[in-house]
Amino acid sequence: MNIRVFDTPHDAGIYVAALAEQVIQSRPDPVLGLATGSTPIPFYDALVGLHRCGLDLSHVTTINLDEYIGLPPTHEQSYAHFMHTHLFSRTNIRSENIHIPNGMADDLAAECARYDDVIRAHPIHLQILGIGVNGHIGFNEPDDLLLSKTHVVELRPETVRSNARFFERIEDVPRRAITMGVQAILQADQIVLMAFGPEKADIIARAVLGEVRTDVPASILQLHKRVTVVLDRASAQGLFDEAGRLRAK
Ligand SMILES: N[C@@H]1[C@@H](O)[C@H](O)[C@@H](COP(=O)(O)O)O[C@@H]1O
Repeated sequence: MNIRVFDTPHDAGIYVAALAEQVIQSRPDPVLGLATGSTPIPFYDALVGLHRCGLDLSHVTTINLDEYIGLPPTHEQSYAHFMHTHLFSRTNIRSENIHIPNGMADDLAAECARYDDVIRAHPIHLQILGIGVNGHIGFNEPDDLLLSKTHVVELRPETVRSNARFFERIEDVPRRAITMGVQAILQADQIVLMAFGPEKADIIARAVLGEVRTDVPASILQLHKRVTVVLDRASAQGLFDEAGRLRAK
């Protein structure tokens, strides 16, 4: 794993946007795997900045990791709404090239199968990931098993608590979500895992330096050949030894 530690999330976002720009400019059919949460916002802002300076995104396909079940795209906390607010409405990404799981589908099993077809048709060149405080990637929660395909997941109590900051009341946080499985994530050509702030320091150390374990889902990224972990100093704390050297393998 490559580790990059920045002074600020803003600086980190510019770095990740430059990685995305390389992919976008070097391919006729670039596919970006995208994440939600507060962490990737500086990346989206920087990508929008590049677009305003002339970077064309009309040929980019986007595939989002996950969506809450039961929130319509018009709901402010739906991931569809998040993506439109932070990226899609601010660039020339075409609506027909945008893919997000439909958390309102009547037949959720069919929706998961449909989403796997979308992923199969559009292999991901660059996958952006955040990390939950419990190590989840997308909504692949810590468990005895990690599921390879897109699936419906019951959110863990710590995830509901952590995501409650975006809702008025904790009771309003959906308890279920659709998430891409770990196979699609690991099949991406390149992965960028982003994390900022001291509350992510412990889980980053376990994901990067610890054993590969299904109860730390992000640790499975150690098995991928081309992962860059993009941190700020606070989230990187656990990766340094007493002499201030990166302990990372
Ligand atoms: N499903 C998303 C994850 O993809 C994201 O990584 C996580 C962390 O969020 P934040 O970046 O706000 O800490 O939040 C949600 O649970």
